Amino acid sequence: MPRLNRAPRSRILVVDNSMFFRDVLAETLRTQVKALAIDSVKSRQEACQLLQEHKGHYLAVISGLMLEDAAECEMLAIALEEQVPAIALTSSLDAETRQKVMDKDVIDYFFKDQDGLQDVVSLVTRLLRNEQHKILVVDDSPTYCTYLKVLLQRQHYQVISAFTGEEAVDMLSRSNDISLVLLDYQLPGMSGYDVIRRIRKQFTSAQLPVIGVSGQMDQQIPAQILKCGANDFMYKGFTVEEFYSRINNMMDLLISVRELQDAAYKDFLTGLHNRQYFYPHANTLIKQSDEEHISMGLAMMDIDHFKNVNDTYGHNAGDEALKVVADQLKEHIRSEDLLARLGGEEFCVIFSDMTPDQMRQRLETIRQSIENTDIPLSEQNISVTISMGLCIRQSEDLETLMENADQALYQAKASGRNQLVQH
Ligand SMILES: Nc1nc2c(ncn2[C@@H]2O[C@H](COP(=O)(O)OP(=O)(O)OP(=O)(O)O)[C@@H](O)[C@H]2O)c(=O)[nH]1
Repeated sequence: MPRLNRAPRSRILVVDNSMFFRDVLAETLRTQVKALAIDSVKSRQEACQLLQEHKGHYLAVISGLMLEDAAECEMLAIALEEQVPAIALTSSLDAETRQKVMDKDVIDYFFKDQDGLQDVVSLVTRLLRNEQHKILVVDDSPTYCTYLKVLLQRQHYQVISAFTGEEAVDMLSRSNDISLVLLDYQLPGMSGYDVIRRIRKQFTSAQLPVIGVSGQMDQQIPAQILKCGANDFMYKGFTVEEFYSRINNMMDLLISVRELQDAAYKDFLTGLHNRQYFYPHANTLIKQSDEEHISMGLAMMDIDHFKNVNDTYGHNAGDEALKVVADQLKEHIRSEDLLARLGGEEFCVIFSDMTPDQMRQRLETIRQSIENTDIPLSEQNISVTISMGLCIRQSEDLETLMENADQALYQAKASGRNQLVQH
């Protein structure tokens, strides 16, 4: 997931002349979106003061259409001028008012009722989430790219653009943090169809969704784009509401798939990868190590006398110990190495591109840090130790590597525990 390179926007400004509605909305946001500070005021004047005071820190302004000291929809326009996305609140919405609201480039509008409240909370949660996602816009028209970029940035997405298919394919091959591609099918050089086919060789539709876009109202185009592997399609004449709905629906789907994958591949207690994740990825690393002549080592690690921890302090204390050990492992093992809890109190790590000395030093640091870390229990603090068996790979397959590391671990246990033995 891409890292933010700026401070996250951490405030929401609610502006409405109904104190009751304002309070209910502010309280709902405070309890359901804990990461945000909520400011709630009744007038344009107070809102403007806060916008200046916390310039650059508002994620959105949520405003009623009518305020005592402002013309209809004026607060929405002010938010836009301040480059803060605006969300409109209304009691009723006829076609004329809807148009006035949409003309202020709001990101959405909601009714002032129970459903509306929940919809606002969902949108705010989504805006926070969007900051973590990067969208690639591919279109040969710089004007159109800029238009899409502005719409997406208003929803706090990170946006990058490419003007040709070749450029898009190159960007995708170099970065692994793009969440969605918006692709014009008509491009100079490599066509949109070819771009989608290339993308699908590298990513499944669940890994990297593509929304095809066309300026031509030809009915054949959507079918062809979808058949090539795009997840969705829209004509360029879309309304802003349609655009946001399609993008957000696709992102919701992507995130649900990622959450399911995470749940399937992560150990619930420690947050480390589990066996299901470990084995295929370990085999990939071995293949890569052979092809690219990268050094590799595998270590099995096992908490000492763990049964005693459970028997003496209880199963919950045992769980706490597992979490503390896992946290130490996470802290000292690089993200490019493969770390997993294989089951019970047994962990495994595969180091790549490190010398045997560096692997031993890293494991020794982990051993010492675990020995010296307190596990806070309700009555007292305890600590545990860990034994380790390391096998530096020559040409062994995964099974043999693990057996060798296990034998070394067995020796570490037999020689008094709390130590590292190399096979
Ligand atoms: N609390 C807790 N205990 C677990 C979990 N998974 C396995 N265990 C316990 O881990 C203990 C493992 O004990 P043993 O395999 O006998 O080994 P040990 O006591 O660590 O002894 P040595 O490995 O020889 O140092 C058993 O008591 C299991 O019940 C878990 O998720 N939580």
